[in-house]
Amino acid sequence: MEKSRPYVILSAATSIDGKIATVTGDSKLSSKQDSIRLHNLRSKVDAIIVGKNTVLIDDPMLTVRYTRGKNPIRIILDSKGTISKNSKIIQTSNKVPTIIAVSNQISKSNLDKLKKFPIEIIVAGKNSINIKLLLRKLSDKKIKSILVEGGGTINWGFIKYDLFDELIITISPFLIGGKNAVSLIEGNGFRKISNSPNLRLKSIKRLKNHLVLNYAKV
Ligand SMILES: NC(=O)c1ccc[n+]([C@@H]2O[C@H](COP(=O)([O-])OP(=O)(O)OC[C@H]3O[C@@H](n4cnc5c(N)ncnc54)[C@H](O)[C@@H]3O)[C@@H](O)[C@H]2O)c1
Ligand SMILES: Nc1nc(=O)c(N)c(NC[C@H](O)[C@H](O)[C@H](O)COP(=O)(O)O)[nH]1
Repeated sequence: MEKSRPYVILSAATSIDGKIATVTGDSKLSSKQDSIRLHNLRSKVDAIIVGKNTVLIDDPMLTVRYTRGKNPIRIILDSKGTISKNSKIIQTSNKVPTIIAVSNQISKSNLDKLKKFPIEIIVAGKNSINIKLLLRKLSDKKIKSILVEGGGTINWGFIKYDLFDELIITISPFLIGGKNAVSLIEGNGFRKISNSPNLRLKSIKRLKNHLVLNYAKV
């Protein structure tokens, strides 16, 4: 692991066929028991990262609610700063530390809108977010561990540049299908199996009909 970046865990719940949401964006795949496990993990990391579409579609809180523990810093990758002021993330930014990562693509008016809220804005990248640069900036802020909670586009951003250490995937007992449903990893994907990072299966946990797989990079 490079010293210049925090420890990165990629986390998601998939259907048996590897989708993280249906074509309409319906994504509730975890059971209550699995959500408790997830919230426990949230309480152990310094920050959570999600992509702009996940905020738009799920309107998540990204807090620790199903167990006791501290809330991690919430970080949204939102190049143009288009997050809605009515989103739960913005509405609770006075209670839970929140960072919006933007790029140089952000307009002055969007930047001014964001500045009205008690959030930190980090500029990292020319067009989309330069994840490597962002991780370096987060490391400078003493953020040592990050849980990346999707979606598929963000996941590819981390995997493409080999910017992760662990993968925790819950396989949920559902079949989704559909070529336009969101997969665990979107983007262009690797052209050859040999391009894939090598992963070691660290543990398997069965939560009734859900399977939690924990892989680490070799
Ligand atoms: N089941 C699960 O575990 C799970 C987890 C998270 C999200 N989801 C689902 O996934 C769907 C959203 O996934 P998605 O792939 O459409 O979007 P996403 O949440 O990954 O957001 C992608 C967007 O982030 C922005 N972005 C900025 N910099 C980027 C960079 N360097 N790399 C990539 N993106 C960058 C871009 O605007 C891009 O379109 C939703 O339906 C959500 O419900 C499911
Ligand atoms: N592990 C996991 N299982 C799921 O079934 C699911 N939909 C997500 N999705 C991750 C994404 O980041 C979501 O938006 C938040 O899990 C919702 O977060 P809140 O409960 O609002 O805090 N993650």
